[in-house]
Amino acid sequence: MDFADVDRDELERLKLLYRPLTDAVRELVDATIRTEVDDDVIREAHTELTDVTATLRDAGLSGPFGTKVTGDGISIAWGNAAVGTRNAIAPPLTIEVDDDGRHHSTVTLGAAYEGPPGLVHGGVCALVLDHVLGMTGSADGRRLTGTLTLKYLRGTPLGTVHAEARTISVDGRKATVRGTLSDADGVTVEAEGLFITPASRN
Ligand SMILES: CCCCCCCCCCCC(=O)SCCNC(=O)CCNC(=O)[C@H](O)C(C)(C)COP(=O)(O)OP(=O)(O)OC[C@H]1O[C@@H](n2cnc3c(N)ncnc32)[C@H](O)[C@@H]1OP(=O)(O)O
Repeated sequence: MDFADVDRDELERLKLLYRPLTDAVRELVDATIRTEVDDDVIREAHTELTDVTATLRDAGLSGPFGTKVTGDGISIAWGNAAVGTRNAIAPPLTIEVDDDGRHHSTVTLGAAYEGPPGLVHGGVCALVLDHVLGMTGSADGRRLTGTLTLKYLRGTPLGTVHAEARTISVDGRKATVRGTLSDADGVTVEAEGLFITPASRN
């Protein structure tokens, strides 16, 4: 698809088209982890899913989705591991921005994000914080993660979590950002990152 031909209305139509598919795949992942149906039902589901996947592959990109720009200049990253509209692996995060620059996101992390029993995988905590801190540090232009330091204070229970971040300082291409991941009982992970605008585009 040539996204240069896509305007806002068409973009909304496409989101409404793809979101239910992605949500269904996300549900499928959860069901695959938690199902206790009989062996023959598993085999039947496998056959049906293989057929569905083949159908979707009838036409497709030769590589990852990347970032596309619509005719209206809107950047979309539908394959992004944290926020991608078409990525069932993405939780997905929705990030809100306050007037004072605080970025925050509340998201439910279910069985697919488990590390230690009942707890969110440490790498998933890092994914969430990297993205929320990265967006915060990119508020005045695109920056990539140079260094991300995490302090895991206690396990993060699976369920609803809240991430938030603020930019502490900006020094030219470099922005220092701090943030936290929390559950209902308080902070579980503290994060600090240095986000850098690449000298050359990468
Ligand atoms: C609106 C848009 C929304 C966009 C929204 C985007 C949200 C993104 C959220 C997700 C973010 C990601 O996951 S990003 C993906 C993970 N990160 C990456 O893949 C980045 C891989 N690394 C690189 O591309 C590069 O190494 C960079 C960009 C980090 C730095 O390369 P560079 O630009 O050539 O840096 P260079 O000139 O050598 O150094 C510049 C200054 O930074 C320092 N420096 C260089 N690298 C590092 C480093 N890793 N950690 C600390 N400091 C570093 C140097 O000492 C120097 O300090 P001084 O001498 O000036 O004092």
